[in-house]
Amino acid sequence: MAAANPTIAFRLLPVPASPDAGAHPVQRSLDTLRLANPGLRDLLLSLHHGPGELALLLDMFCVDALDVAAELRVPAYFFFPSAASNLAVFLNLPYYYPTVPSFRETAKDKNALVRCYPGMPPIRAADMLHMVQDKESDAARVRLYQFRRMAEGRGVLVNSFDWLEPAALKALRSGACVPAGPTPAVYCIGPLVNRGGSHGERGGAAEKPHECLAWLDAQPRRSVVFLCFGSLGAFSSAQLREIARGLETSGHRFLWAVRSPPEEQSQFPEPDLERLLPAGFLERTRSRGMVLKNWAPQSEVVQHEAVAAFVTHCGWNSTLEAIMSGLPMICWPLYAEQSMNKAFMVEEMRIAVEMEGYEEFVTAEEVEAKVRLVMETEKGKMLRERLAVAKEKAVEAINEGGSSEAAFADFLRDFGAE
Ligand SMILES: O=c1ccn([C@@H]2O[C@H](COP(=O)(O)OP(=O)(O)O[C@H]3O[C@H](CO)[C@@H](O)[C@H](O)[C@H]3O)[C@@H](O)[C@H]2O)c(=O)[nH]1
Repeated sequence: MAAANPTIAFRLLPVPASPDAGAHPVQRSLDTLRLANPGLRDLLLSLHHGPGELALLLDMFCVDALDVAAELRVPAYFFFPSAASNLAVFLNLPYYYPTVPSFRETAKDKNALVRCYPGMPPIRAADMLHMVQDKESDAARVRLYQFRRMAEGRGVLVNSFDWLEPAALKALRSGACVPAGPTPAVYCIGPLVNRGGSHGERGGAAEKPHECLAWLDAQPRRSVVFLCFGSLGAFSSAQLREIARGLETSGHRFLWAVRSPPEEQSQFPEPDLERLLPAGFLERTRSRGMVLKNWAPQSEVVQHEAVAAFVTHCGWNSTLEAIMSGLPMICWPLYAEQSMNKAFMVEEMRIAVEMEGYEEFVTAEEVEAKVRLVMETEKGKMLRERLAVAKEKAVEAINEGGSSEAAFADFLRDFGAE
């Protein structure tokens, strides 16, 4: 990485081991990162700089580095790698939380709704970030601490673009999310996505294009459904068989990245497809389907003209990659903030439909129905048209004079680099 980016210097800060090995993992991350503060302080002091030449851009788990920034009077910003809508929810949560019972209680009623942030229609309680659903939990306490501190930053750079999330940005920029204020400045500078080659296996850039790209070259334009579930997404063997049946009965072409079920991963890091998928499935679908083990060269696949739809876990990078390719999505959220992303993608951004049953078990009939909906129906056509507009707006945003380019220039001006 350092070799590919000669203008970037990487310095590793000494980090002592976290003091409380029994604490919640997020608490441990925050504690450990706080222990890096003296090293960060020394590093910043060693950098000889004039006014406006130095700023801290922090990962959202490095909230306690704000103390070093305050002491040395260095402006501190956060980079937020998910949707602005989630930022609005998170910054507002410390204020909203005391006024409601825990979401877990509310979510016992499947249809219960909770407000996300001021001015926004409610979403299902069950779709809220799982870690904060139980108010009394250690996880919720540490996340609330983190969100409260994030609001102390001077600004937040968000990997999104203005056109996509007007309601959240209005709420954030009006100050409604952090009523005790001030709200940090919000700069939407995205989509920042990998548009280059990523072929080969995860972690290594092989010279030769991945075999699935040659396979895609041989498929008709806009005919293939792509299924891929991020860095970690994995299903039970029963769910894998159900997906396979749904794909088979849909009759559509598909490219599917499959992992071993979670409980098998240490024993079988490479999935045994013959055993996991229905008997004869691979043979029967050979002419119109391809199953990959573990990893797909996703950034290239989504840009390929043979691909027509994307079944995704709603990781934000995957979502942005799909938008940049004008690709309609079928949401199958799995963990983290993905079900919140799903809610915003379906209801607010209108760039996706949802796979019903994703919280527990999705039937083959549902897989077939959603694939057909996107590939064959008027609703699918409208979704495709919406994505064509979203792609155009995303490209416009990062091009010269676009909103994201302007936001980045504003950020540089704000801390005095320009
Ligand atoms: O087979 C694969 C799987 C993934 N990818 C790439 O890996 C990235 C995956 O990123 P993302 O879609 O954001 O998923 P996660 O890795 O699961 O991301 C974590 O980080 C995201 C950003 O904060 C959150 O939105 C997610 O919920 C969280 O799980 C993307 O660039 C994909 O193109 C591949 O190239 N091939």
